Order: sequence, then structure tokens, then C-alpha cells
Amino acid sequence: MSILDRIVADKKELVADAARRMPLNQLCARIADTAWTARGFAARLARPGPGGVNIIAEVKRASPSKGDIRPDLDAARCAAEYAAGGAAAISVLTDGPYFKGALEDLVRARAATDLPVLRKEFIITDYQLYEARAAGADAVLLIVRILSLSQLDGLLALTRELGMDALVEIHSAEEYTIARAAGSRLIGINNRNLATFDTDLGTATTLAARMGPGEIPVAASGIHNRRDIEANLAGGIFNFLIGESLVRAPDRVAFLKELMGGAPAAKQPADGGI
Ligand SMILES: O=C(O)c1ccccc1NCC(=O)[C@H](O)[C@H](O)COP(=O)(O)O
Repeated sequence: MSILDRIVADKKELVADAARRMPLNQLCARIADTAWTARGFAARLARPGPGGVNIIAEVKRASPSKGDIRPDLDAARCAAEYAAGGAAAISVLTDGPYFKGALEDLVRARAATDLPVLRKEFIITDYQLYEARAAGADAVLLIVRILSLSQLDGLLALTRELGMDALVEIHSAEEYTIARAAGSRLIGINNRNLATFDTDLGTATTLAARMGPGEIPVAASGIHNRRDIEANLAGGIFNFLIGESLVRAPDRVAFLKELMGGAPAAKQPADGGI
């Protein structure tokens, strides 16, 4: 069984537990009782921002491929730094067992900025979309690899009904065909193979070259420096989802500005950061 299969199997149990603790009708009542205005995640990514680049900056404490990255990361403080550095949006990993995240991180990150916030999760059920909306998410990730076309259709429809945007993630031409068949517009191209963790930065540019004018690509995973950004810009991609290299940066504000084409961040000791 691959790690991804294990994550998804565990997720089914976690969602069932969550639904026992907070039944769907109570979750819906919470949504109805909470004031929320969408911050326009997809709209922010439809055209290039300052410096010709949009960065979705990720709050990521740990991962299956890297283990602990910054296990003590404060989601609100990290999100505020990302906003100060010029991020277009924030992504928050809400999985507990494999990424040391939580939905509460999303709530705190959103409260700390006025940027749109993505729930980065392994979404396989409607319940997780209601959870995302109740936590205030502006958008959710839907990963083609773990969904059938009919599941993707249903989750996309409910995402829209709840007023959120969807970032639909692919890693291959076959998955792009499925994303397209479901009518996805905002398409995350993961450079990382989620089953093997092999990361190839050419994946995003290769798949983006197939996309039509109404489709917006987002390059995700393995982006570490301005050179990586420039290689994607040359391939017509101006949206980037970046986790590890940002989280590890000693000065996240300066590093974000550097990624967006500003002056290089001063070198600092790797463990001298926030
Ligand atoms: O990051 C992993 O190890 C991972 C493993 C299995 C499933 C998903 C995984 N990551 C989720 C992501 O998509 C990344 O956090 C995101 O693209 C940012 O990647 P990076 O900039 O390389 O941290």
C-alpha cells in the first residue's frame, strides 16, 4: 500500500469520527450562523500579480516525504509573514497525522490576514467541504488521483454551491483529461508524484502547455528559488504553490519578495529563522 493509499484510508476513518462528533446538520447550522464573505481565491489567480507572479504560500509543519519541517510553526504568524511578503493567497495543510496540521490553523491563518485561504486536504467526502466552509476556507484542493470522475463532479458542484473555489490537482496527462472533463478551470499541477515522492519540475510546464485559454495552471511542489520561478514563467505559468522552501526560509518576508523578482534575501543561518 502506498503512503497516499494509507493517507486516504486513514482519512475515511477520521472523517467518520469527525461526523460522529459534529453531525452534518450541526455543521450546516454553524455555517448558517457565521458571517463569511469569499475572498476570491480563483479571481486572485486569474492574472499575474506584482512582478508578474502569484504565490500561494503554504503553512506546512511536516510532510510524509520530508518528516518534520517546522513542527512548531505558528499558523497565524506564518500567514501574516506571507501577507507582508506579498503572497496572493495562503494554503493551509489541515491533515493531522501526516502533516501536523489542523482546521484550527486555517481559522487562525485566515483571521491573521485578508488573503484568500485554501484548505489543503485529502478531500474525499462532502462532509470535508462543509468543514472547510465552516472554518472559513475560500477554496479547497481536490486531488484527481484520489477521486473518480463522478466524485470529482459531485465535489466540484458542492464546492461551488458553498461559495468556495476549487483548485483541482493533477500530475499526469490522464489526470488532466479527467480534470478537464469535470470542467475544472483552476488546475494545480503537482510536480511531486504523491505515491513515490519523486519531484520533477518539468511536470508543470509540460502539462501547462496542453491547457486551453480558459484554464489557469498553478505549479506546485519542489519550487525552491527564483530560477525555478523563471523557468515556469518562460513556460507560461505565473501561479505557484510553495511550501517547504518558504517555511524553512530564515526570513520569509524577504524570501517571498525575492521569489517575486525583488532583491535576493540576505543569507542567514538555516536554523536562525522564525
Ligand atoms: O509534501 C509531501 O510530502 C506530500 C506527500 C504526499 C501527499 C502530499 C504531499 N504534499 C502536499 C503538497 O501538495 C505540497 O505541500 C505542496 O505542493 C507544496 O510543496 P513543497 O513546496 O514542495 O513543500
